[in-house]
Amino acid sequence: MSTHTPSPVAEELAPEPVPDDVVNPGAAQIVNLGQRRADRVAAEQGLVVVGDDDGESVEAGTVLVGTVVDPPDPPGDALAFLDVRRTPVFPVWLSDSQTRRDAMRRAVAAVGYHAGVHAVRIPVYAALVAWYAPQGAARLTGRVLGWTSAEVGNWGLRQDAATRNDAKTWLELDRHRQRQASWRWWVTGAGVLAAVAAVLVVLSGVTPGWARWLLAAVGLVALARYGRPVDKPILARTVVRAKYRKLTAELTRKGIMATGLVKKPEDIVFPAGLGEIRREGPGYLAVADLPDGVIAVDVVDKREQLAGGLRLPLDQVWPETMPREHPGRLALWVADKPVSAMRQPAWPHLSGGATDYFKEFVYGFDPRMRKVMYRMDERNSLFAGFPGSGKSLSGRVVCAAMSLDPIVQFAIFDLAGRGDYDMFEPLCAPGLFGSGADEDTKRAAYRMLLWLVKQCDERGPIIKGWAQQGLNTENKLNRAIAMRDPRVRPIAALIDEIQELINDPELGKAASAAATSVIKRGRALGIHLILETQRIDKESLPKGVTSNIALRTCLAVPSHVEVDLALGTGAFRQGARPNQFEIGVDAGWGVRVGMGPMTTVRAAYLDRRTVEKICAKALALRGGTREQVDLPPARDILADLAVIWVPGERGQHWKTLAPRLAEKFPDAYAALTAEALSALVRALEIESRNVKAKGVTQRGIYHAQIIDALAARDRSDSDDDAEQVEEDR
Ligand SMILES: Nc1ncnc2c1ncn2[C@@H]1O[C@H](COP(=O)(O)OP(=O)(O)OP(=O)(O)O)[C@@H](O)[C@H]1O
Repeated sequence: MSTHTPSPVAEELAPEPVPDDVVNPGAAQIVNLGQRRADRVAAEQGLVVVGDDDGESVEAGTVLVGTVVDPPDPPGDALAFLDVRRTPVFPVWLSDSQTRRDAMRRAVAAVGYHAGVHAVRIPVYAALVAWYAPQGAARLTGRVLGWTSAEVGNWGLRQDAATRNDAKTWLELDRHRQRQASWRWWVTGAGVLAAVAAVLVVLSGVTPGWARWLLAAVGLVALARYGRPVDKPILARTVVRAKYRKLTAELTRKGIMATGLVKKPEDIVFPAGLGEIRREGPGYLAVADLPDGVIAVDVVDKREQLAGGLRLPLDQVWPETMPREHPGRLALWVADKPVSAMRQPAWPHLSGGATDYFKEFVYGFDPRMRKVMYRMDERNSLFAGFPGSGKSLSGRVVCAAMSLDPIVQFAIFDLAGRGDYDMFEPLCAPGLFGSGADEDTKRAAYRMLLWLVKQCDERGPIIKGWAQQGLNTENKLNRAIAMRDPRVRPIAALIDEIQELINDPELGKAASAAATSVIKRGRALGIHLILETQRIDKESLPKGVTSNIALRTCLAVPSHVEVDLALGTGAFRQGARPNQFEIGVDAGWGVRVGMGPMTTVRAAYLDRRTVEKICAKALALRGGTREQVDLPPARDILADLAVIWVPGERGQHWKTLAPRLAEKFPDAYAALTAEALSALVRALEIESRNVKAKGVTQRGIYHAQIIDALAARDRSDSDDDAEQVEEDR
């Protein structure tokens, strides 16, 4: 122990004395190397290693932050499986008369076809039988002799023994052959005798003539069959079995993997209860859950790669999203043959029976050949698609169905003038049918829209009156009211190539405003407007018109832009792919929204003659007469402006003039907007000007402009009259 007294500074710097009883400097320390290493690593990571003696540290227990994420499963309904009904009690062909009739028709057609094919070829068959039957007889004789003499097989072995100079074996084999042949000759002899006896019986008078011919024919055919080469059948092949790929889990995974969206095949799961791959219509259906991050729309988008992976034509592969299921669930339907080559079932309404404006009817069939329904009440329709995509024929199916409800009135304008709707003319009141690409037809179509606006005005109070009398619980047209009151019969109004009217410089704006008004107000009043267009852009399909149409069908279009314009923004994202339809091949195919889930559907194919027959029947249902309607008179906008002009006003805004016109002439101008009025006047080559009225400057017209234009028109009319008089002289 040291004895010197330390200086105060040295005392401060000196390490604190360690009590002897804590550390024994002489004792060797045992170092836990593993602990040291762990401490060093922890120190490098900035962690503090605490010893057992650190009073500040506490042991980390289970820390719960927030609520429990996975709550315990709710008790499941153990008996839920009792409510699942997948297979109908009776097969569909037994319970559904339409399917039964269809199956019968197909069976009769098939029998007729095969019988016809073979009947025509009977001379060829006879020649082939005559050629092969002797060969068959020679072959049969050779075989019987070969067996009887026991040479078959034995001869080859004997030859072998002879080649080897093995006389003993040769003799042994020959003895064996003789032993076999000795009893076989008896069998063959007996057989020949029996055959000769049979032939004598057949040739004798005991056997009727027809049986003789039949047995001779059967015998010859049997010999010919025996004598023909294996690869040369006598009967023509009439059944070529459809080649289809049976969809299996492995194949489904292979197809989906080909899209490049999924990394591991085992990530594609077939959900229990839904996932068994099964027959569905003329094809197979697989329902698969895609891995996290992949949704069914992604697969729909990669339909081509999917079809490539399945080694099938595109037309046979129909991936779909599943409405009301999670977005990662894919329904993959694979047809037995390309859908464009499949025959649609017959349109059920052809086989008689009336339709009902207020109920569903069959519009067409989906790729799985299931019926797709359509409904008119409280809706309007839009058919958009490129030329040749099948719009007119699709709209025609709707009109044909409605013609079978005798209380439905028609108003039809075909602005292409191709005559697709000519057969409906007798069902339309005078003035409510037009077909042509000329100005007069457009004017008549516009007038029809004005008539519909007027109908909207008049029908509201009538329907309300009937509803108050207990014919409906709401102020909407129903069948009871329509049957009771002829003034409110349902109207199916159609304009084909509506873009011709909407883009018209004179009538466009006014027609668009009138159509919007009818679409918005007419639904509940029994007015269903069907618009068809081949130009799909913002100008031809103004938002006011389309956004209020519930039932929209988009047929073949070039890109997703048209899909969203026709079906509504977001339709493409949700899996609508009418841009994949090929014009011509896929004519009539479309994607429909607005009634149940989004559906891919092809309208029933009704050719011109069929529709003509339906229309003839429809006219008979309506008593063979055309109704008369009270159309609004054709108006002269300049004269009408002069009538409503307030004396003393130098000029006036369009905004003020439009409601004045609507008030004075509601039949013609009820739906007129300031913009539409301006367009109507400008189309007469009269300028729209800045007009100051009541201290505000806005676009409008001066009174002097109207007076001048009327005077100029009068002058030109009188000049025309003078010229006419001159010509007549
Ligand atoms: N549902 C259908 N099933 C089978 N073929 C159809 C169907 N719809 C249309 N087609 C075929 O497509 C052709 C064109 O149809 P449609 O005249 O209706 O087309 P569109 O789109 O109206 O053409 P455009 O704009 O030129 O008038 C028809 O002549 C017909 O051969």
